[in-house]
Amino acid sequence: MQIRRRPPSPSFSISHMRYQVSVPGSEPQNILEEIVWYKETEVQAQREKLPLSKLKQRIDSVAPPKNFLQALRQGKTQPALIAEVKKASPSKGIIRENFDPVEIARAYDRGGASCLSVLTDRKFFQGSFENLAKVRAAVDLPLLCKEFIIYPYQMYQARLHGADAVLLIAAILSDRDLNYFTKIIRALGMTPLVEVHSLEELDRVLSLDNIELIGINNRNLEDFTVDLRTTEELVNARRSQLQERDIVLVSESGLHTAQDLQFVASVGANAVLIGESLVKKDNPTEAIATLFV
Ligand SMILES: O=C(O)c1ccccc1NCC(=O)[C@H](O)[C@H](O)COP(=O)(O)O
Repeated sequence: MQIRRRPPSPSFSISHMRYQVSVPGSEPQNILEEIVWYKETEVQAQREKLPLSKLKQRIDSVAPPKNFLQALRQGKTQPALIAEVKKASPSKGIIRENFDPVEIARAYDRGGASCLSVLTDRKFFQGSFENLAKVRAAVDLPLLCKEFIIYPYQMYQARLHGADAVLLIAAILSDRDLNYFTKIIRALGMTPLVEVHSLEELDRVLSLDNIELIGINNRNLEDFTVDLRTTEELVNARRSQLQERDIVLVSESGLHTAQDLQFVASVGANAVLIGESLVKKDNPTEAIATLFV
């Protein structure tokens, strides 16, 4: 998938009036582009409020990160569970009305999740960095910051609010940024989880050094279709490389039943990332039990 950065929109003035020109391609072509284009302005505004130099100083007083990768390798369940704290999504709208991130996180902890994922995007997922900090204060599990990372600033924000791991989406980052961002995440003591959806993206990620954790998203973010065979196809295509490098593989999205989990585990997933099917249940602890029978 080709995700473009926002093209500059030229403007011109006639008699003191300023006109914006709408050029072809100046509208986002899919949801990921829309999110990334909005993120550019959102992060710029955040940087103006709290410059990176000040943000970095604040991190010094934050407790050190927990070992996200080790928690997955040791897995409390088979496959290990990363349970997601998410109120809404572009594909599903509001998933849970009475959304209390701390209550949900504690329910996941009781149910046997090895790690948690917390949505921090406000506009499209109704998440926040405040939610991440609240969950951090309430549970001891390693936490993934689920964001649309396009600037280093956001990784420092993640650490400041208690993240132990940060999601990097290969479709929205160049090879150079992927390489640089994984280094920043590690320098901050966290674990990068690099997400792919196609074989081309998987090959880009496998060409990086030190990749230990890869997520295969079963959801096509262009049309929102979900196909668990995405995990199967990509693992089968690069099984020997993945095994030789001892990479932990996470199957993400669209997992609803015990059979779904057994299927992705049988094709090679070491862990699963599950949001909707747990969040929407009144009792997420019980919902986990029904998935791991
Ligand atoms: O889910 C969406 O609508 C979506 C849209 C655009 C970018 C990302 C999106 N989802 C993020 C995820 O990958 C899921 O939150 C995660 O894998 C959990 O999926 P699920 O179990 O299906 O809620």
